[in-house]
Amino acid sequence: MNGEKVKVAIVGSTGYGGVELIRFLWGHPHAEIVSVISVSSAGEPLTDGFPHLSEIIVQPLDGLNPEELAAKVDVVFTATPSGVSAKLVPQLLEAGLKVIDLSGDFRLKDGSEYEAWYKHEAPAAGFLEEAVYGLAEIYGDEVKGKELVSNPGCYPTATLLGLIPALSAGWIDPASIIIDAKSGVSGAGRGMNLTNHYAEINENMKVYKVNKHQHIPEIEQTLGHIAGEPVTVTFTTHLVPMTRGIMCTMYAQLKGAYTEEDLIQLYRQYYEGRPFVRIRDNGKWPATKEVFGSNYCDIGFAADERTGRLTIVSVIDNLVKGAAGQAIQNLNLMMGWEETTGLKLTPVYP
Ligand SMILES: NC(=O)C1=CN([C@@H]2O[C@H](COP(=O)(O)OP(=O)(O)OC[C@H]3O[C@@H](n4cnc5c(N)ncnc54)[C@H](OP(=O)(O)O)[C@@H]3O)[C@@H](O)[C@H]2O)C=CC1
Ligand SMILES: CC(=O)N[C@@H](CCC(=O)OP(=O)(O)O)C(=O)O
Repeated sequence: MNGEKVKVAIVGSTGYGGVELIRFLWGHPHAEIVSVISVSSAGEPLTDGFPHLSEIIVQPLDGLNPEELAAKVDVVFTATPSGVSAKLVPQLLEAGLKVIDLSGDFRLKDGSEYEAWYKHEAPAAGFLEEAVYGLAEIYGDEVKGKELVSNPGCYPTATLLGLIPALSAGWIDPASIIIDAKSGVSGAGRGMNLTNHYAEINENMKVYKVNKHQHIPEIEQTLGHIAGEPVTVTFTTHLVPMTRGIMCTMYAQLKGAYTEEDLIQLYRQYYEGRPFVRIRDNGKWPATKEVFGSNYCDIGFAADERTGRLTIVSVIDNLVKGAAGQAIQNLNLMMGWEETTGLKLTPVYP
């Protein structure tokens, strides 16, 4: 144990996001996992359910007590369901802890909008304003020194990183955006339900939450901020038979005769110095396997002269850049460390 390391705890450590946080924190040179917390399995060894963590996490799961936690850690990751974070995070902040929340509870600035889409009571007044939206490549400078970072959603991360440079440059019509999004099953979390049952999802594709997905207002909020005017999008999600990965295929009307080469140059300039966004060469498309297990977001384009439409394809690993990896990136930014610390992993291949 190195006394200079920042001490961290994970609430929701028996979920997919929590376990993925352990993977990155275990190899992190400046952070030390002091407490792994479970409400349902407190006192039990984490390795009962996760033998792959044997001799990596040796302490039993702790129960959840914000005051006790504040006495032993500096930063808490809340990888908890929406509705749970809304109530828990204020308690952690009031106990003096810094928090990085992986749920959707602190992403929307308007509490009534949150309640309309999430169907839960919004966090108490003041906390939504206090939270910084941790889309690291866009708002990373605002994360440093903050007490509460709201980690972006998985689909919004892929979507926003794919659309923002073209929108920001005024090259696409904001009213024309359509997002066709696909996710692997781990995006739904570890809780079992019939939709995620092997027999239901294997060799099958399903569309879900059409025009009702809770990520629609999150995407529109940020695109509106970038465009300087309200933006509405058509966003359709699909469940596909794989474990990890998100692919967002996006369409928008171009406002000029821009070529693929123009777009590649624009995007490479926009993301210059941002290590986790990779822009494909002309004619090359990204695939989910090419980011599997890594914090990368890979983006490719085609500009269609015939229709005047731009196609953008953006891929991430939903559990890494879409959740735990970006949360570690935000920890690094919050603490003023090198952004890539603990995250320099190649995608898993094959
Ligand atoms: N899966 C993904 O790809 C992504 C998920 N997210 C978000 O991150 C959060 C975690 O997701 P994920 O790990 O997939 O979810 P899981 O369902 O896999 O895990 C959630 C964990 O939360 C804990 N939990 C449940 N109820 C409570 C409670 N009342 N108090 C404290 N802890 C509770 C449970 O642990 P225990 O019972 O042991 O306490 C459970 O293991 C969610 O808000 C999700 O929407 C965001 C981006 C991507
Ligand atoms: C495949 C699948 O079911 N994915 C989930 C992602 C949920 C999620 O990550 O929730 P928040 O980002 O809102 O916390 C969904 O589409 O609702």
